[in-house]
Parts: sequence; C-alpha cells; structure tokens
Amino acid sequence: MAIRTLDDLALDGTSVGVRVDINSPLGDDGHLADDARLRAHVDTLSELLERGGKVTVLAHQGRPGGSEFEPLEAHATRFDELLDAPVMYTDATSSAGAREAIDNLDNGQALVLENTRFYSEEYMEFEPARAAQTHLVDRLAPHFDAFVNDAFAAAHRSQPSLVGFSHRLDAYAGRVMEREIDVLGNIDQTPTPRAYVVGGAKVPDSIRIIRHGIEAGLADTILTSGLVANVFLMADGIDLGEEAADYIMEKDFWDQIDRAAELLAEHGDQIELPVDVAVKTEGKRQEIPVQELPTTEHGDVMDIGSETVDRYAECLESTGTAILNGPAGVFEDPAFQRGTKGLFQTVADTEYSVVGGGDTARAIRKFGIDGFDHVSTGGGAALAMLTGQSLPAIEVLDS
Ligand SMILES: Nc1ncnc2c1ncn2[C@@H]1O[C@H](COP(=O)(O)OP(=O)(O)O)[C@@H](O)[C@H]1O
Ligand SMILES: O=C(OP(=O)(O)O)[C@H](O)COP(=O)(O)O
Repeated sequence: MAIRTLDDLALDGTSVGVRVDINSPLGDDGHLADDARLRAHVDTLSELLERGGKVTVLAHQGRPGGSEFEPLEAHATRFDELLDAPVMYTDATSSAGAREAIDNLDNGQALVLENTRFYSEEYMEFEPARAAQTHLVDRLAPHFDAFVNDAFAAAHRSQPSLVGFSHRLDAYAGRVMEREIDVLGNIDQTPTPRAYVVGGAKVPDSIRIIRHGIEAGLADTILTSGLVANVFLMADGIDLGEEAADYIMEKDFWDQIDRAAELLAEHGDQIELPVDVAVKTEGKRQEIPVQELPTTEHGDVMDIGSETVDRYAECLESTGTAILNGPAGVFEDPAFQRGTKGLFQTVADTEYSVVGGGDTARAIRKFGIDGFDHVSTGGGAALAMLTGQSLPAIEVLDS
C-alpha cells in the first residue's frame, strides 16, 4: 500500500479538510459522555495547526432518527479545550456561510463544521467517483487545498465525506489512520503464536473473525468468552438453561450455533471454551463448572468463571500476540466484571497486544487497564480489517 501521510504534506497557509471520527456517546442533556475519540485526534489536529495549516474539521455524530443524532457544538467546545489553538464552530456543513467561515480561517486556526449527516446524501454509500460529485464534496472541495482522512473508525463506510474528497484533492492519512493501518493491516507480522481472545455480543461478526483468523493462518488459538462463548458451549452440546437459550433466540443467533458447531468440527483443537461460568442466582454472582449446567435455579450465563480466567491466562503466557475483541461478560453489572477485568489484564500483559471494539475500549477505560500495545479507535472498522475486508476510505487513500 502506498498511502501518503502528514509527512508528505507541505503546509504553508494551506486549507486542509480533515475528516475525523468523533462519534461519541452523549449524556441525557447532549453533553459528551466520553471524549476518547476526540482525544485520539489531538495529535493529527495539533500537528496540522502547529505547522500553519488552516484546519476545517468534518465529522458525523449518531445516525438520522437516533437519540445521538446531535450537532457538533459540544465537540467543537471540547476540541477548543484540548487543542492549543482557537477552535470555532459553525452550525452549517456546506452552506455559503460555512464556506465563508472556511475561507476566513487564519493559519493555525480550526473550524468544526456541522454534523455531516444532517445533510441527507452523507448517510448514503457511493462509489468514490460518484461520492466526489455529491453536493457536500462539490461545494467544499474548492475551498480546501488538501484532504486528510483520520476517521479510521468510519473507514468501512463509503460515504461522501469519507471517500469523495480523495477524487478531487491530494489526500493523506492522518496520524490515527496511519497507526491503525500500520497495526491492523500488518497483523500477520506480529509475534507468534497468536491468540484471538473473542467475547462480547456481536456473535456473527466474532464467528467471521474466528473463521478468517484460523483459515488465514493468523490465529493459532481462539479463547472464547462473553455471549460468543455461550453460543460455542451450546454448539458443543452444553445445555446452558432456559434463560440463556431464550436470549440467543431473542437475538436471532440461533443459526450461529450451527456456524460455531462447524468451526468446532473443523478446528476444535484450536478453540478453547470456558470450563466454568458465572450466573445470576438471587441477584448474586455464582460460579458453576460447565459440566454442572443446567441447574434449575440459575438465570442467564453472564460471565466466564475464575477457573476459565486462570486457564486462559496460562495459555496466554506462551502467546506472542493477543488480539482482543469483546468483553468476557456483562461488565456493566458490577457482579459480572470479574471475568473481563481478569482476562483483559492478562491480555495486556502478553508480549504484544492489540484491542478493537467500542465496548471493549470502554471496559478498558472503566477498569483503568494499561499495557496494551494498540487500542483501536474503531469498532466495525477494526472488525472489518480483522476479517480481511478492504475498507473503502482506506482504499481511496492508496495512490
Ligand atoms: N454472557 C453475556 N451475555 C450477554 N451479553 C454479554 C455477555 N458477555 C458480554 N456481553 C455484552 O457484550 C457487549 C459488548 O459486546 P460487543 O458490542 O460485541 O463489543 P465491542 O463493542 O467491543 O465489539 C456488552 O454490552 C456486554 O454486556
Ligand atoms: O462509531 C462508529 O462505528 P462503531 O460503532 O463500529 O465503533 C463509527 O462512527 C461509524 O458509525 P456508523 O456505524 O453509524 O456508520
């Protein structure tokens, strides 16, 4: 891949359109509940500003009709606090007012435009050449001298602001994008043996990751946890009880049990399943060996048990690279955090560790676990890369 980075961009009063991904959880009153994605882009934006760029930030927040489909004013205010440069905001994306605000920027000043998805074409996916003709790109491109894409977390979307500008302007990867491509795009170069530590609740995605990891020779061992492990346990013939089965049914994951059974039949020697689990009994955590399931009184399987954490830790001791996606249990409930805390800490202690996933990153921050070599800013984008898919917004940067 030949992707230009900020090292290749000369800046001297240059007007740069910078696409970032600052799509963030919002509190009830619309304030930013978590600013991690904003902080991730500080290096890119600071560098462009310090080197004398006139920086216009483009980003989306939420999805049309959703509760987090909000303006970017709070984001601009936070950037103003995080950056050593004035950051302005305009509640327009490509209107004459927005274009005038871009043209009025001085060197070293930044402007955050309004949520790109307030404009309807931005929530559609286009071939890049067609995206370059959309109203948003058509109106804004003449006001930029260069385009920087730092929005790795949205790189799996072929939406106008992500793929359109590269057809009209010289385009560069920002520092976040560069590092994500460097790490996730070179997973086959990391120390071996490799273990995929796969948990969470996106079972179909996880099963795709596992299959790709094994078949591409990237993963030597798979350690399952979370809802993913529940599906594998059921595929292995374990009766988890009525509540767990109902939940799998409710999530429409019934066919995933067949996919998991196929993987166990073909590659069972590489896939580890929990030996004990934590269930909710009268509101409390109770750990049960898998062989003792189902018990009549227990509720859903909410976490992996302590014995499983120890076994996985042993396995990870001889691992070169651990690639982690998905919490080991329902970590939002204090009674079911133990598996996630224990397993994540062990992963952080391996020789080289890479982590992807929105909830995974949130759990890491919540528990203050340090020591990972790379925590991806992407959820779906990181998953797409780990399943070997090419990402449209990265493809268009490849010159
Ligand atoms: N055993 C389980 N049963 C139900 N949900 C689970 C279980 N273990 C983990 N989860 C849920 O998985 C969710 C996170 O999974 P996911 O969205 O796949 O992670 P990520 O965003 O990191 O990719 C959490 O909300 C957590 O409560
Ligand atoms: O938050 C994002 O992705 P993620 O939920 O996979 O982490 C990106 O901003 C993409 O958002 P989208 O999934 O609404 O296109």
